Amino acid sequence: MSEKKIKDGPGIIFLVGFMGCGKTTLGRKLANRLGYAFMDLDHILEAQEGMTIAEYFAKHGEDAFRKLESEVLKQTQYPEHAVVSTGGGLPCFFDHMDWMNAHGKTIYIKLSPKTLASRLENEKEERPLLRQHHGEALVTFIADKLTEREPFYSRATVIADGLSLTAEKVEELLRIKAI
Ligand SMILES: Nc1ncnc2c1ncn2[C@@H]1O[C@H](COP(=O)(O)OP(=O)(O)O)[C@@H](O)[C@H]1O
Ligand SMILES: O=C(O)C1=C[C@@H](OP(=O)(O)O)[C@@H](O)[C@H](O)C1
Ligand SMILES: [Mg+2]
Repeated sequence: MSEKKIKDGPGIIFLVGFMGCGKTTLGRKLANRLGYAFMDLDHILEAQEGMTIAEYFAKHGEDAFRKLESEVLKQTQYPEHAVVSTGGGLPCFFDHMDWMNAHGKTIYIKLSPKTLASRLENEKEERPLLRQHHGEALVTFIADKLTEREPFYSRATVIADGLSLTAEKVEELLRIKAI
C-alpha cells in the first residue's frame, strides 16, 4: 500500500459538505485511489453506540448527537494517512472547522439544493433532519440550511464542484494546491 500513497501528502483529508453531496461515496473511492485508510465518522459513531443515527436522534435528540459526534471527531485515533468522511452538520458545530484544518486538509464538496434534493428524496429515512420534508419543500429546507452552513463549509482548504467531482479530480486538486 505505502508505495501508492502521495509522498509527503496531506496526511488526513476530511470531506465536508451538505447531506447527499457524496462524502461517504467519494471518500471510499478516494481512499482506495490514494492507498489511504477510509473512515466515516457517522459509521464510527453508529458502531460505537450500537444503533443507527436515526435511532440515536430518536432516543437522545440532536444536542446529544452533536456532543457525541464532536467526541468521535476528536477522540478517534487516525492513522498517518486517511480519508475521513464527516457528517453534514459536523463542520458547523463547536470549533470543528478549525480543528480539522489544524489536523489535516478539508475538502468542501459543493452542490446546489436542487441536486442535493434529487439525491436525497429516497434516502431520507436514515437522515432524521430531512424526514418530514418532501418535494419542493425539501429543496427549500435544504436551501435555507445550506445558507446557514455555507460560511463553515467555505473555510475548507479546497472548494470543489460536486457535479464533476471524481476521486481522480480530487487527487489533481490536492496536487495543484501542493498539499
Ligand atoms: N457523484 C455522484 N453522482 C451521483 N450520485 C451520487 C454521487 N455521489 C454520491 N451519490 C449518491 O448520492 C447519495 C448520497 O451519497 P452519500 O455518499 O451518502 O452522501 P453523504 O455522505 O455526503 O451524505 C447516494 O445515493 C449516492 O449513491
Ligand atoms: O447534516 C446533518 O446534520 C447530518 C448529516 C448526516 O450525515 P451525511 O451528511 O453523511 O448524510 C448525519 O451525520 C446526521 O444525519 C446529521
Ligand atoms: Mg455520509
